[in-house]
Amino acid sequence: CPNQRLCAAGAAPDPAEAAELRARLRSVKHTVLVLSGKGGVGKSTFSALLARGLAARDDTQVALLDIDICGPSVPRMMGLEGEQVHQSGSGWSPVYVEENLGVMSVGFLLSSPDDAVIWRGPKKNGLIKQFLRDVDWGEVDYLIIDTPPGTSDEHLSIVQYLSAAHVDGAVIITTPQEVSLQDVRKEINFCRKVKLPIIGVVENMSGFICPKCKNESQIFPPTTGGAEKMCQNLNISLLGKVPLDPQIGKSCDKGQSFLAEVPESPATLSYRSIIQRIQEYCELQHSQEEKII
Ligand SMILES: Nc1ncnc2c1ncn2[C@@H]1O[C@H](COP(=O)(O)OP(=O)(O)OP(=O)(O)O)[C@@H](O)[C@H]1O
Ligand code: SF4
Repeated sequence: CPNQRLCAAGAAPDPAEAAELRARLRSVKHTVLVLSGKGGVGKSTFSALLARGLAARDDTQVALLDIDICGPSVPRMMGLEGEQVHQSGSGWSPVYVEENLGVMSVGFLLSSPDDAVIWRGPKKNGLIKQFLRDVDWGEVDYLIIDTPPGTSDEHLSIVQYLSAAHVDGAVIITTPQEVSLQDVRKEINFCRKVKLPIIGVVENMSGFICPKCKNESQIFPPTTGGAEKMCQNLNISLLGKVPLDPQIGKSCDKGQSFLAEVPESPATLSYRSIIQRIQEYCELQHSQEEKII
């Protein structure tokens, strides 16, 4: 049933709304949600670098949507702090980092980056719907959606609204500690309940490789086997492990691309391999769908 995901999310389909969203998102080839069980594990950093990594190819058009409504950090990470959203005849225009990389965030609607967004569920859900329905991305190859941590109202809303469109799946970010993995298991259950495919898990802050002697130290030693063991047990792909690298925070705080600034670091190499796996997953899905059609 085309409404399977919507029903699983416990929402009654509104055909007019679904048609509007479907029409808007028809120009998007692949949609990837970035989720995490806990806050602070590097989900927004991953979303920003995934978008930048995909957009490194000039022939790939990328959109990054930040629906972390209460803590939008994407504008700073993309070097777009202070930018405002512009309205055009065809909807809201994204803010462009490069010609082939557009961004939309609640941060662009605030008068100062220090403003607090204290909204209840319905208002947040309304804004998410508006972002999905009203932003004119144009033709894009990848829409990356950075979500808030956990499994809140916003997650249900986005799954509900996106049921009108095609979603390739979710990438779940964790750190190696059991406290983070515990919440990831909840996130995986959520995805399974709402029938959202899981592309795979990324273990971030996974050890530290000394820049001098290349020795690897476990800063957060995994007590239960880390993400690798969890993925084996739950039959989910581990897309890769990204080591701790202080330069990631420095580049993101300056709004620059860590991948371009430090191209040979172990963290960059790991990012590149993860991005390639996500691309391969999405392309495979697309080719399988084409065969069915
Ligand atoms: N591999 C890494 N090595 C070092 N620092 C990292 C790494 N990944 C992320 N960070 C840093 O960790 C901090 C938290 O990252 P980020 O804001 O992306 O987390 P988050 O999961 O999106 O948090 P929240 O959802 O609570 O906003 C940032 O300062 C970021 O620069
Ligand atoms: S890992 Fe080796 S080179 Fe790096 S700080 Fe420690 S002792 Fe020095």
